[in-house]
Amino acid sequence: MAGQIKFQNVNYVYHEDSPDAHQALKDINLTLTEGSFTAIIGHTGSGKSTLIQHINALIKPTSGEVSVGDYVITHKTTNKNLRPLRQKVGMVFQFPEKQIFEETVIKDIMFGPLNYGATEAEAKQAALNAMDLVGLPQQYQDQSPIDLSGGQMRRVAIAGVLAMNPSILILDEPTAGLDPRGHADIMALVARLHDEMGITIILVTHQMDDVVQYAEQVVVMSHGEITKQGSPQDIFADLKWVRQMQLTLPTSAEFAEQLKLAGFPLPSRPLTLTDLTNAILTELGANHG
Ligand SMILES: Nc1ncnc2c1ncn2[C@@H]1O[C@H](COP(=O)(O)OP(=O)(O)OP(=O)(O)O)[C@@H](O)[C@H]1O
Repeated sequence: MAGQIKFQNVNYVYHEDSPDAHQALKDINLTLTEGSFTAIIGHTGSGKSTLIQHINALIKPTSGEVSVGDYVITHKTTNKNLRPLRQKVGMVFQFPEKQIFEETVIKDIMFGPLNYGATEAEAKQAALNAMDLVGLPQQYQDQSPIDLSGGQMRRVAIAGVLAMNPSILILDEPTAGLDPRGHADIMALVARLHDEMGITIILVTHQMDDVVQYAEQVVVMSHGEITKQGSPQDIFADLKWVRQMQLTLPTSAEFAEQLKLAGFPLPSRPLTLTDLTNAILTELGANHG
């Protein structure tokens, strides 16, 4: 059932009918083909999380429709028939500890399959396979997930999703808070799930080097709208100074020099990756908000 993901004229308003109503998505039209790897970028508050949560119907459009294969989600969709969709669309949230509920690693990973009607033996087999896929040694199975490192905890969260055998995987900043090695390991895992298993990947990220390295398609969001869309090569084509830096030297003096040449006001503190991200987004026309 996986198939392509399609947003057609999707609007989403938080707290509709209240004085606090806020339109977070505006007339979104977007098609993601089966097996593709898409990065979604944009300043904080631009609507990235709201957008991705439509794909497994955690959020339903205020108007317009989202289809995933032949599954159609509109404002009328009820929670009744969502199981096949939720099984096929796995979501890994930014903070894995929010996604981990059970007292041991194996129980946590078995939770999804059990919830979807697998027997204990089937769920255990699915969980062990998933641990294998994400590179979690089996001796971790009886450990408490919250005692693991940030990187290992993320593997548990990803394994929990993979145990459901999804064909679409949505990752909302899956490496936030990890050190460079943990970051590289998780991104290598995501790339493998895409390349070797053909899983459709949708990655929300602030890491522009990951966009360039892994994504086939980039969606730039600003103020609830998609402002640019294309291959990383096309999207970043004009950002010669970024390409020269190969997006790897966010704190170097050379990077600061490039930013200065490109006309960005430089802070007096050392530059960070966030400066790089913001500079790129600003140059792509994704204004704050
Ligand atoms: N539950 C909510 N109630 C009201 N407004 C919300 C809610 N969640 C998000 N918003 C608003 O909707 C807009 C889009 O938020 P969203 O979380 O989708 O952005 P984002 O691009 O994912 O941001 P970030 O990078 O910080 O995760 C923002 O203006 C945000 O303040």
